[in-house]
Amino acid sequence: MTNRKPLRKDIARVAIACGVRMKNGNQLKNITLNKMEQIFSLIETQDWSRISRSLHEKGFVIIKNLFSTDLCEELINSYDNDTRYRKTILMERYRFGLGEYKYFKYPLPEPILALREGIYPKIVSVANRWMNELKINAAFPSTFNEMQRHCHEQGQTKPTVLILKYHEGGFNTLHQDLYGTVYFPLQMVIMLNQIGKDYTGGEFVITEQVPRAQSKANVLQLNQGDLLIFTTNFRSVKGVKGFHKVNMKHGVSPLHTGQRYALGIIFHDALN
Ligand SMILES: O=C(O)CCC(=O)C(=O)O
Ligand SMILES: [Fe+2]
Repeated sequence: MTNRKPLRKDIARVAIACGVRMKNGNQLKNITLNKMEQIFSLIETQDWSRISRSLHEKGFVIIKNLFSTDLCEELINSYDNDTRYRKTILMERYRFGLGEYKYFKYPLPEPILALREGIYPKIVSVANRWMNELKINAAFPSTFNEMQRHCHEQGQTKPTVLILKYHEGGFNTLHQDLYGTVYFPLQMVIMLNQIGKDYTGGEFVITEQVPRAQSKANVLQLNQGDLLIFTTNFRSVKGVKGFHKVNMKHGVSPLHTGQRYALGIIFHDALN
């Protein structure tokens, strides 16, 4: 790895390698290079074989420090700018927990777009391996844009990227984020503020339902800017009689103090 500043053509190459659709063919006009550039280079510098191994072994992995403090703060500061969002959900109303979240409208802010389009091709092989091992008749395409086209063909056209806000006592019950028959089995969360400073409690919880046994809980403390990639609904595990499906759910434990903000990035779109 070199420390030189990436050139425009390098960014184009990295973006294309990440499967990103460029505006005006391959021209980078109209794109805020700085934000896209940072995210694409960060994606490229990650150890994707370690990440894939962890997804296979545990169903989740943390990538530290992916978003800068400035970017996290910009997203938090835009929480009240309702022109960005298509829908607000009060979690208690649906008994999803206690807190609020907002679904973004298309077009997504560029750093989120870069993350969704840039990370998908890096992890699609994990999803496809699970489908093969579990003999599920599904094969995910190699780029995010093809996956999105598939969602749209099935009537799943609404963006599922969301920003969540919890106050003291807030929590998110264990769930799986499925929004229609088309789903991608991995999703991501970025923590936008700092545990231990901005809030206490509010840990991210992922449970794993071990067949014919009790569930196992993984409790994760993410720092501001950390990205968590995790399975949406299950992972494949090798047992004595071959591979079997292990169901997984995620949620957030109650906050003891403060306010917690997170950004949720789901790859499939929703019916409504
Ligand atoms: O607030 C969180 O960390 C969890 C959010 C969540 O459930 C999601 O993004 O799917
Ligand atoms: Fe969720």
